[in-house]
Amino acid sequence: MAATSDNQTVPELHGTMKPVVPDTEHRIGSGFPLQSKLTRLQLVDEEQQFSDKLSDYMQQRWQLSTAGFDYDVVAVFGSQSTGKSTLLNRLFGTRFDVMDEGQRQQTTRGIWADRGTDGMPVLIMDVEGTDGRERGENQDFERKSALFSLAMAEVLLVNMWETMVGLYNGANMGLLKTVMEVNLQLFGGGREGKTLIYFVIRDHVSPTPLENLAKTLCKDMERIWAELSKPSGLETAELSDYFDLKFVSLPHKLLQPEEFEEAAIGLRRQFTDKDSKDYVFRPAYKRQVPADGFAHYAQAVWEKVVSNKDLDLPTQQELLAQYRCDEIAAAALEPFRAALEPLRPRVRAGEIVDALGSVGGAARSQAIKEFDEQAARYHAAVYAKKRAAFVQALDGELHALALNQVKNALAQATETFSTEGSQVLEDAAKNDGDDAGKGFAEVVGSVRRRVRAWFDKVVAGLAVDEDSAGAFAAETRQLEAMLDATTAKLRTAEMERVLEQLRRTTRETLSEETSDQLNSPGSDGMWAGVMGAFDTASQRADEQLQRRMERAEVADGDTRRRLEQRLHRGLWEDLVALLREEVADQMVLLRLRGALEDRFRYDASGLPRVWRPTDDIDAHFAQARSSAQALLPLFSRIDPTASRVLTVDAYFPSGFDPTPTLTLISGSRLRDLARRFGREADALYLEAKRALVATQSHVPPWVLVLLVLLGWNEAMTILFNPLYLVLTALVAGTALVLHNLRLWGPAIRAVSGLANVANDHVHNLLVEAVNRTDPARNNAPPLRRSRSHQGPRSDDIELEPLPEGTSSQLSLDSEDVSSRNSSSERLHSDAAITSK
Ligand SMILES: Nc1nc2c(ncn2[C@@H]2O[C@H](COP(=O)(O)OP(=O)(O)OP(=O)(O)O)[C@@H](O)[C@H]2O)c(=O)[nH]1
Repeated sequence: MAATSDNQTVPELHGTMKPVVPDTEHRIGSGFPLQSKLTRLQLVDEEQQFSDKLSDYMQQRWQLSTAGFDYDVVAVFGSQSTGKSTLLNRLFGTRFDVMDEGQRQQTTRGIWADRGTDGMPVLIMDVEGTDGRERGENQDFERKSALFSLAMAEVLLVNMWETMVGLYNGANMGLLKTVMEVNLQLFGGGREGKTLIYFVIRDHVSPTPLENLAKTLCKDMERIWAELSKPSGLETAELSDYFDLKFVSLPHKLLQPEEFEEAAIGLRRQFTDKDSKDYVFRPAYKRQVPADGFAHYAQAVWEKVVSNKDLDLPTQQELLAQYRCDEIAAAALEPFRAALEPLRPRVRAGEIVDALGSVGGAARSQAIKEFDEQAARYHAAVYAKKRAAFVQALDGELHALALNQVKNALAQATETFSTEGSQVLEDAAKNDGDDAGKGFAEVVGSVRRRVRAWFDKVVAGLAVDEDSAGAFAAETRQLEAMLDATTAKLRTAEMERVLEQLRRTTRETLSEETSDQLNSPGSDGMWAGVMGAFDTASQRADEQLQRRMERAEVADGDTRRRLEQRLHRGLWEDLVALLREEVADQMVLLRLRGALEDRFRYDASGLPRVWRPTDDIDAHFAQARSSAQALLPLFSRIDPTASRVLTVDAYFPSGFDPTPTLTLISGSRLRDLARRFGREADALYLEAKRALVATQSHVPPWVLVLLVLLGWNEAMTILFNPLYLVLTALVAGTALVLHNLRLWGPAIRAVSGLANVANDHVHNLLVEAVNRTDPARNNAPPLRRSRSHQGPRSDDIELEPLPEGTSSQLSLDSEDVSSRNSSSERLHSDAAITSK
């Protein structure tokens, strides 16, 4: 149990406390005020018991409990007998026990606490020195007390001789490392405030400047920070995220007492003078524990520290085992990683590497074997712990890779199921008719089983030992969920296909039916017929849909109803689309024309009419046209009243109103169609009229005359030969023009003149020919040419008499003579004709 002692009273604590030389002076050195009374409290005794008096001390002795957050906490850490208590007493006026110079033995046992003198709102903790002879190898308490100090203090004074700087154990670096590591694990995540680690280098007598000493210590601190194992999430944390480092050196207390005291005063100012730039109690270091809760907080922290197993650190043997096991593990890890290295990129690329399990398993076994061979000879507990950690590390790497592969398999399995499932369903759907979709459950179930078996095989191939079984249970559940989702998708797709198929077959049936009905529009029940056909088709499609839903295992009532309603709406829309095609402009006009012709061209008994002059064409036409036009409004709007299915509740999905779809032909289109039909009807009317006129007309007289004059064959020759016909037309045309213009006289005269000229010309040609060919006429006067060239009239032409002896000269032969005579006669005769 901790105890306190008043001034001049030596506390008896657990019988281990040696007699001390208390500071009996109330002022030390250059006048630091010391506490007038001993107010110190042994916060934690040597048996690690926490004092139950802290709360009282906070309230009564130290009067800090009302300070709120306006108080600070300082602790000291360092090897035994390095002047820690002396330093604290100098800085804060406390009266912690100081070692008797003559005895050289441990003074401070456990952790002591006191408040700074002179109203300083500072709580100071004097901590048992490390590396004490009394505790030997047992470092348990020093670790716990150091960790407690680190957790509680805003400023941790790390006290050491100058000669210790650069030493690992001497400077307590190993202990600091352990303490910082555990501190990070215990308080790292949610910790508030940093800690100032203030290195106080005692007996600084060497010429080495403080900066150099500080650099060495900084390096050591960075190194131990890098080496300590950080908890998950804090791997990248920096030393500076948690600690600030500060350094000061003090002269030798015994050799340079005055300098020592002066330096101590300067250092004290850093703890008291808030205006000093070196003031150490900065807001960043505050622990944010209100003073009235400090006692409770300190006890809780101590309990946490005491119960922490990580502080149960080992002996040298254990340390060696730890060190060697780590080395062995690192060496064994390398070939393990090398074996897996070629597989990593393949797995990352999404490949299912069959050999991953076997290669990984073999590499794992080999690594464990190597580890066991070398590490088993070291401290058994450490070896077991390190082995477990090593195996965990191996399994961690293997598992990460295997998980990657399992995820690849998961994706592939889902994809395969989706693709193959769709394909087999599509193939099954090609089997139209009642058997279609019969095997949805079997087909999808079989693909699913196949995919699941493949996935299980991939997972099983990754197992490295018995413990691996069930390692990917979560992924297997995920696969099942994805297969369920895909099955639902396939079912949806299947039902979409069914709806489409039912609509297609129904459309085909309705197409013919509606066309027939609209082709006989006159009958009263055209829409009743259409609606009847629609009802029948809809009911048949409904029955088929029910069957297909059963086969596809659509169990949910809402889903079934939604599918039915969608089918109904689709069928209705298809009907409307069909009817709209049927009432396209040309179709309507064709139907109206058909109706008109039926009524106009055919009589009541269906025989074609032959119009006679006595028939009242106009009346017939007007009647037929008006009855045909009356069909237009009938075509323009669907009359659904005859349908039974449309009256069924919730036949259509909610929100769908078929009323707007009833109108097939808009008003403007209707007017346009009426206008166009009117024009077509007029053409029909004119045609009929012409037919009537044709029956009344006769063969023109001139045709009869032509037939008489030319005879039937010639007349036909002229009529059917284009050349003759054109020539005849020209002649007839010319004659008509001359006749109309009364130019027959001048025309005859002109033709006569032309004939004379032609006659003259021919005559002259003949004369020249005779003169040239008859040598007997060389001496005879030539036949005179017609004078027509000189312009006299043709009847002035006369022949020259033949000269004498011409007859002897004409005795060539009778043929020649006769020829000549005949020529001469012909000439005379021609001349005579011409003169006439
Ligand atoms: N050389 C030297 N001796 C000092 C100095 N400060 C204190 N001492 C002496 O060192 C001895 C130990 O002083 P303590 O203050 O009891 O040291 P401690 O570190 O508190 O000792 P424990 O509480 O036992 O760990 C005393 O005899 C002091 O007089 C110093 O700066 N230099």
